[in-house]
Amino acid sequence: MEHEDKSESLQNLEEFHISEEYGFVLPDPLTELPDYYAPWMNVAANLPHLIEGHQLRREVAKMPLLSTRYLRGHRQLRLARLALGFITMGYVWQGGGRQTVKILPRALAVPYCTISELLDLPPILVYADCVLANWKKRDPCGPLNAENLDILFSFPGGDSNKGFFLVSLLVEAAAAAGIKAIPIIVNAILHHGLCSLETALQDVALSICKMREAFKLIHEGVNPGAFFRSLRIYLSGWKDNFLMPEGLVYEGVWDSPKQFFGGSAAQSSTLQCFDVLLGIQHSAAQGFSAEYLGCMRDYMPAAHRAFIQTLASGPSLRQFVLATGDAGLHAAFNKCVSELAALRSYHMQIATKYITIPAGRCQAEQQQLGGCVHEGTSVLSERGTGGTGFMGFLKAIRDTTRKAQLTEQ
Ligand SMILES: C[C@@H](C(=O)Nc1ccc(Cl)cc1)[C@H]1[C@@H]2C[C@H](n3cnc4cc(F)c(F)cc43)C[C@@H]21
Repeated sequence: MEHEDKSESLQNLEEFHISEEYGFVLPDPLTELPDYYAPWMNVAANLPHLIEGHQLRREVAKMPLLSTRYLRGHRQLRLARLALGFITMGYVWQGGGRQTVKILPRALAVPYCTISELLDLPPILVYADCVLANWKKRDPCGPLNAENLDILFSFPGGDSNKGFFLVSLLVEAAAAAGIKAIPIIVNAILHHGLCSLETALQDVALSICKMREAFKLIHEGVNPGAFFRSLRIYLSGWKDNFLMPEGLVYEGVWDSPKQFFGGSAAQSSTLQCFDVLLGIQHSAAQGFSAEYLGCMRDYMPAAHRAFIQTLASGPSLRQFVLATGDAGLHAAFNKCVSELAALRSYHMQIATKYITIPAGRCQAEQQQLGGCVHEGTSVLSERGTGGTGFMGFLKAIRDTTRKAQLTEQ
């Protein structure tokens, strides 16, 4: 019965803030806040200009300490968090990682931590901010496609910002059809609906295939140099980062410095939820991948974290398919696994083009010229969208995915 109750609750995706059309993407994010918050929105909207003009520090010093009490509802909180998150990353990394700041001024730190507490998210920019809530349609009645989308905020790095965040968004949107099939799958297991289960698994496999199609848009949308030298720095965190060994002091909030991981694809609920559905467990054996993936769940919206946990505590799809001995189900399950492994292999190819190769060039420059501070500037070079560590992480989860194929009886 325990499984029954928990899994029944999966029937209503709405309660997990998951939409049938958009999956984990925040549908129709707000683009404006009450005028009272203009000091935040004006700085966030001009971040590249202020950073390149070395004016950000001065602008932040002028910023009044605003109250969060005039923020109404989930979408206003998400937009306020998005704006403060971009300003915070810009403020910490404005020197491109050369000279970092150790203290986040109270005018930023106090409201940012208050809002983060309300949303149960860490006070640092996460995937759910800069991908899931950082978009708008040009034509509100138009489709969710690259031509009709734009981002709300950017770092220095030009159009590659838009390419990187929107390609991630389109991959997440392609996952929606697969996520929508999950309650059907759980229901079919509980009621032995073998036919509906096979159809739902085919929907999941097709959705993962479409995610890989969407991912291919990154080649035209993102320049490797701009990503590696600029955007990647601004997504860096202050945990396990030799540039900020203590972390960051959140003035007016905590007396001691705090450490938080930088933005990473591992913060994508989609990336983690298909593993859980297919019973793919990343053991601690592959170094940090299992523990790191676990940590990253705390960097996801609470409702999405709850969905993944509820799914993980439900009946095992893998065991059910094995127990039926049904060849059609067996094939449909293995198709999902092979599509996920192919997506992970593709992710490795992208990381090679956008991280490993530019990092190699950077090191070569380092030998000739006066160093490129970017190498290893942050947890990104270990775990986030970063260097060799990140590649090892992706390879580990890809290899574990491959092993999850059901072998012939
Ligand atoms: C473009 C890339 C990126 O790293 N985006 C990013 C990173 C950090 C931040 Cl802060 C913002 C954006 C990657 C896209 C595809 C996304 N994806 C979602 N579900 C996945 C399942 C998989 F199996 C898989 F391989 C990739 C999967 C992850 C990001």
